[in-house]
Parts: sequence; structure tokens; C-alpha cells
Amino acid sequence: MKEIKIGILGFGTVGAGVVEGIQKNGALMAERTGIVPVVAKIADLDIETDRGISVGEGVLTTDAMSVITDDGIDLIVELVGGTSIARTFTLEALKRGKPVITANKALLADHGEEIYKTARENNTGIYYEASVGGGIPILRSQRAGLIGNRIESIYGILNGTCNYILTRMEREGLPFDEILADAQALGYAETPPDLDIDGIDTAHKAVVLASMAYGAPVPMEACPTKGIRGLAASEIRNTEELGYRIKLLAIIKENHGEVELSVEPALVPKTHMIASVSDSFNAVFVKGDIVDDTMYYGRGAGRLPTGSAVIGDIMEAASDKLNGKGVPVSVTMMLQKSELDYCAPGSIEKRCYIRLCLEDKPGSMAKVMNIFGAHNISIASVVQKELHESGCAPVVILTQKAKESEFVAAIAEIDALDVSTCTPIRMRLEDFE
Ligand SMILES: NC(=O)C1=CN([C@@H]2O[C@H](COP(=O)(O)OP(=O)(O)OC[C@H]3O[C@@H](n4cnc5c(N)ncnc54)[C@H](O)[C@@H]3O)[C@@H](O)[C@H]2O)C=CC1
Ligand SMILES: N[C@@H](CC=O)C(=O)O
Ligand code: NA
Repeated sequence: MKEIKIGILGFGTVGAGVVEGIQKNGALMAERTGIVPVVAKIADLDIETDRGISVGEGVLTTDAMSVITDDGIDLIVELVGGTSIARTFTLEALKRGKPVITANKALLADHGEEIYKTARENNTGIYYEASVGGGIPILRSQRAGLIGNRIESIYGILNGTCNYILTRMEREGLPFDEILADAQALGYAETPPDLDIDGIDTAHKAVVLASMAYGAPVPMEACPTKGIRGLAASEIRNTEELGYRIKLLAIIKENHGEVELSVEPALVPKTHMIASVSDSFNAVFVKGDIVDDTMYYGRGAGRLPTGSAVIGDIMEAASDKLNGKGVPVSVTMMLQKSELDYCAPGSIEKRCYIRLCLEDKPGSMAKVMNIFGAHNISIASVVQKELHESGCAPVVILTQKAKESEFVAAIAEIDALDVSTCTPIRMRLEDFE
């Protein structure tokens, strides 16, 4: 048996989950791998709060840098979050040749290229399974099980907080803010939770997945991002009646060498497996050119599920270090090319859900339909709802596939019509065809 001395930076939700997991199953891990994981140091600015876990005397410190520079520590686990001090800690550890394990998708999305290159230059590794899909081993699947595939498409529900909010809005009809407060209390949400509800956390994860799928660091600017802020309960009811469910989706595809990437609330058919992913669960639906369709499902957030992914990486990093492996595939796969080509967002073809409010006047609908026709947008279905007391009628339209640029132009023209009485709402409809 060989011991590996672990230094953990950040003893919050995930840090405490990692320590709890190692305390519970460390002996099992040692039996399976011959490596004994020893939590030698834990740094946190707050070492007073009781995390419900007892650690040995002298393990806790407020000085993270002293853990990084301690020659007795073999590997560093970065769980402080954010992109500033976390970047400093990560680079400092890598420069000292210490492998770093992180759950920090924001850090990788904003500074991934610098971090992967620093790891490579220092003949060591950065391991980040917990950064995407929490406890789901999705990155390990991509870099090992699917290594022989060209990735055609990835659809992901990657944010536990948003999926939890959408699920409870649909099931219980509760207000958005009340459910968000519960997600925060359960430890799912980021600080601040705007990162979750504005889709930015999902975009952070999408760029990590896309980088691994296509072999180059992907900048956040390449990922047009919309979240679920302001989503009305009426939209959830309308889509439900039409046989769809709203999910915040990361969409990653490759067409003729160009990568399409976006994060947006989208309608998915209730009959599709991804529609049944509820609460804080995440799922990633990957199509490879050899394997065809695969799907990965599990808890995307929370103390122990995320801790599980970090622990998996700790054991892999320990094994790589003890075997003198040097730079792991989690680094080399992200740096195969310097950059990727991206589809122009306007050229992307998609179906859409559109909700308008129209004055109840003869000819209102005809004006709208003329605009769609002029933009080559073909209509799959139209439902006019009951008139409001105001004399306006909500109209729900599902379209066939058309170009994004045509949708943008058509919606602007409809919005400017005198018979249109509220800003049109538009969401992608994804039928996975
Ligand atoms: N909570 C979750 O379910 C998941 C979180 N993550 C990621 O894991 C990371 C950690 O998240 P949480 O544990 O939820 O955050 P948290 O806020 O619960 O814990 C962070 C801890 O780091 C400590 N800290 C901050 N600055 C420090 C410094 N300079 N030195 C030492 N300690 C410092 C804080 O006092 C706090 O205890 C973040 O990058 C987050 O995005 C990833 C997947 C799931
Ligand atoms: N805030 C994130 C935490 C995990 O990455 C989420 O809700 O998914
Ligand atoms: Na994961």
C-alpha cells in the first residue's frame, strides 16, 4: 500500500463532501487500488463553522498557500470556487509539479487554456470530472469509453438548480423565487445564483464538454447563452399542453467541421428520455459516429455526488503520479488544436415555439402569417388561447425548421405590428432529428 497526501483548498459544500466520502470509503478505495487516500491538510478562510465532520488535529488551516507549498502534500484539490484566487492557487500548484483536482467549471471556462498549458509545461495534470454533470462520470466517458468516436452531438441538462426550478414550477406551480431559495438551501446553487439562472453555469460546462469533444479550448463568446430568468408559469402550461417540457439545454454539435454551441431553454418532447430528467438530476445525451446514441444520468450537484467525482479524480491523479505518468489525457485532449471553427449563429436551422399576444381584430393573424411566410418560416401548429379581459388573445405557434436569422427578423417585425400587444416569446423546439 502507498499513501497519497491530499491538500484540500475550500471546506464548503463540496470540500466537506470529499472529506466525508474519503472517511466513509477510503479503506475500500485502498483495497481496490493499493493507494491509501490521506486528507493531510484542509484550508478554508472559515475553520470555525461545524461541517458535521471531525478531522484530526492540525489538519485545518486558514492559509491555502501553505498547503500548496508544503512538500509533504502530493496533490491539491481546489474547491474554493470563483476565478481569481482559484486561478492563483491552481497555477501555483501546477508550477510546483503538483496535480490539481478541481470542480470549478467557471475557472476552466475562463482560464482553461492557460491552466492546461501550465499543466503540460510542468509535466503534471489537471483533473476536473466534477466540473461537468456533478457526480456523473461524463468526462471520463468521453475521454475513455468514447475515445474512438467523432462526436456528432451532445445535448445536456447540466444545471441542477435550473432543472430543480423547472421541475417544481411544472409539478407544483410554485413561484420561481421560492423554489430558488430551496435550491440554495440544498447547496445546489452557485454564489451568486445568477450564474445558474442566467445559463452561465451551463455555458461554463458546455465549453468544457465542447473543448474535450473537439480538441481545443472554447471561449465563452462562442456559446450564445440564455437562461430561465423570468420564465412564466403560463409558458410551462402552454408547452405541457402541446406535449413538450421546457429544459435548459446545452446544445453542442459539429456540422462539416463547424461547431454549433448554445445554451437556451428549449422545448423537448415529453416522450424523449431527456424530458424525464427531473429535480437536481443532470443528463447528457451524446451521439458518436461509431457508438450511436448514449445517455448519462445522475446527480449534477450537491455535496456527496460532486464529492464522488472529485474522489474519482483524486484516485486517478494519485495513480498517475505514483506511476510517473506525467501529462494525462484530460490535458492533452483539450490542446490538440489551437482553435475551432464555429457556425454563424444566424445560419443555424431550428424549430421554434413562439407565443404572441394579438388584438382580437379581423386580420391580426393574417398579418402575422404574412411575416412568417416572407421569412420562409413554415408553421406546424397554431393555438389561440382564451381572450384576456384586455381584449387580447395569446397565440401559441410551433414552427418547422427555419434559419435563426429569419426568426430574429420575423419576430422584430411582428413585435412592431400595431396588433401585437406584448413582446413575443420565442424558444427553441428540439426534437432531436
Ligand atoms: N455545490 C455543488 O453542488 C457544486 C459545486 N461545484 C463547484 O465546486 C466549487 C466549490 O463549490 P461549493 O463547495 O459549493 O462552494 P462553497 O461556497 O460551499 O465552498 C467554498 C469554500 O471555499 C472557502 N474559501 C473561499 N476562499 C478561500 C481562500 N482564499 N482560501 C481558503 N478557503 C477559501 C470558503 O470559505 C468556502 O467554505 C465551486 O467551483 C463550484 O462551482 C461543482 C459542482 C457542484
Ligand atoms: N450550481 C450548479 C452546481 C453544480 O455544478 C448546479 O446547480 O448545477
Ligand atoms: Na462529472
